[in-house]
Amino acid sequence: MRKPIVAGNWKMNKSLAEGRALAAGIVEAVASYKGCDIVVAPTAVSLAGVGEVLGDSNVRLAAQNMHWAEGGAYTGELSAAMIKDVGCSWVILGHSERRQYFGETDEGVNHKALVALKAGLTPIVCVGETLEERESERTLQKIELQVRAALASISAADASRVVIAYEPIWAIGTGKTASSDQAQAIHLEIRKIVAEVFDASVADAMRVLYGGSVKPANIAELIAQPDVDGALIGGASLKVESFSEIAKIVDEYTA
Ligand SMILES: O=C(CO)COP(=O)(O)O
Repeated sequence: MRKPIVAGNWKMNKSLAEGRALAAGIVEAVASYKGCDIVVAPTAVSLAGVGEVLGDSNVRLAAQNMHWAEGGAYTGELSAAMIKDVGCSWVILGHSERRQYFGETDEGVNHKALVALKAGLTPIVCVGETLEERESERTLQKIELQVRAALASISAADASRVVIAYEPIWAIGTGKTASSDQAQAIHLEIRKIVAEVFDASVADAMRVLYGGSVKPANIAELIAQPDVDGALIGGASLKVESFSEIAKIVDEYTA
């Protein structure tokens, strides 16, 4: 059985002090949960400080992005070794906000995923369609393109360590969640694509998260879907209560 994941993407929120306080609250609230992987992704400048608070708890540290190069003249960027050095074991790649505002491409996301895997990091690769793409029935086309591109040149042995997050762009920060049926349908398609690229066993092992206005009120229905293996959470990850409540529901579901 796939171990579910509850991951919080803090985006560009929280000062160092606020992030450390949030992390401390989460560590305390989720200490007894063993059924799911719990991950938080603070801003780059708070990684080391939040990592210190997480210590050897059951909450893991993720970066929101990284660069594919080992080092050198890439102003403003961080390498895989650098994020590992401050305690990250996970990294979010290709979030739609990075694709939309910072020009990230499918090829770049693939390059980063290959480097992250080589460094021993767990990449969470984000894919998702715009409202316009959904309305013009191009959702599957878009998802297939993004998933195939993200997985290019990845070995079958490494592939099951990749996590895919399906985040419909129209559901991010809008309060509009994809219905659990809509999410399940796309997650199943993602698994079919993974089976085509690799094989059924990789598809069966790969964890596929849903993201987009996930809250304590809708997580139970989402996690009950057979192909939804957890959530990547934005807004609701910024408060101890809502994030730990989501983790509790997922943890209880797996018990
Ligand atoms: O983008 C997201 C997580 O990466 C989702 O954000 P919200 O949960 O705020 O909709």
